[in-house]
Amino acid sequence: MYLMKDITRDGDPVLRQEAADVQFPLSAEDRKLADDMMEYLVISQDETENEKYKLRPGVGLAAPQVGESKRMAAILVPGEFEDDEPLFKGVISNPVIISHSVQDGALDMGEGCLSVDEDVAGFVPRHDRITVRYQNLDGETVKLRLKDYPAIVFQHEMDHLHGVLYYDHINQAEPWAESEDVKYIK
Ligand SMILES: CC(C)(C)[C@H](NC(=O)Nc1cc(F)cc(F)c1)C(=O)N(CC(=O)NO)CC1CCCC1
Ligand SMILES: [Zn+2]
Repeated sequence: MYLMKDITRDGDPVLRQEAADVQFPLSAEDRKLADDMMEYLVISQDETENEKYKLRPGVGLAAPQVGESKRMAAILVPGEFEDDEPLFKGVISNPVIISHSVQDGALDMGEGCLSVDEDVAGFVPRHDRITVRYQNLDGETVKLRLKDYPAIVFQHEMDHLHGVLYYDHINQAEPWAESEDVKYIK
């Protein structure tokens, strides 16, 4: 299983590369990569387990963050309440945004990243609503419409596959400057 020591940190060139397409059917190696990334998220979101292994609770993890420059990311967006089903749980490959809202969305607290130890403050403007097409672990093409928090998570992880980090989007001059057509997400 992955521990924090296995997560690449800002400065490692792999985080700034354009990742390679995932080939289907999945190799045994890529299947293990997918399982290991999802396992990290599941364990990291369990109070006792994450304490035991000192893991930062993660909602998404992209392959470049474990040193693999491949277009694959695991996403586990918890439901509203403790016992709810997750809003999304899956490993996506070769994702593409095929359409999006004109309106932007940004988390009102800003963002962080498992690969960036120092939080960089400021709004991270993204699309508020997206239609994303990706391949699931069986190689089937899936089309998904997302909005608000899940849409932000997907865009954050998809950025990693293109060598983009969240603070690249922050207005350095005025990090917390509010603009008209941005929806600030709780
Ligand atoms: C960097 C960190 C602060 C750990 C961030 N977690 C987070 O924002 N909150 C969180 C964590 C949970 F486990 C469950 C939950 F509902 C909320 C995160 O996982 N990421 C993922 C990442 O770095 N992927 O590369 C950063 C998030 C910022 C916006 C979207 C992803
Ligand atoms: Zn990240």
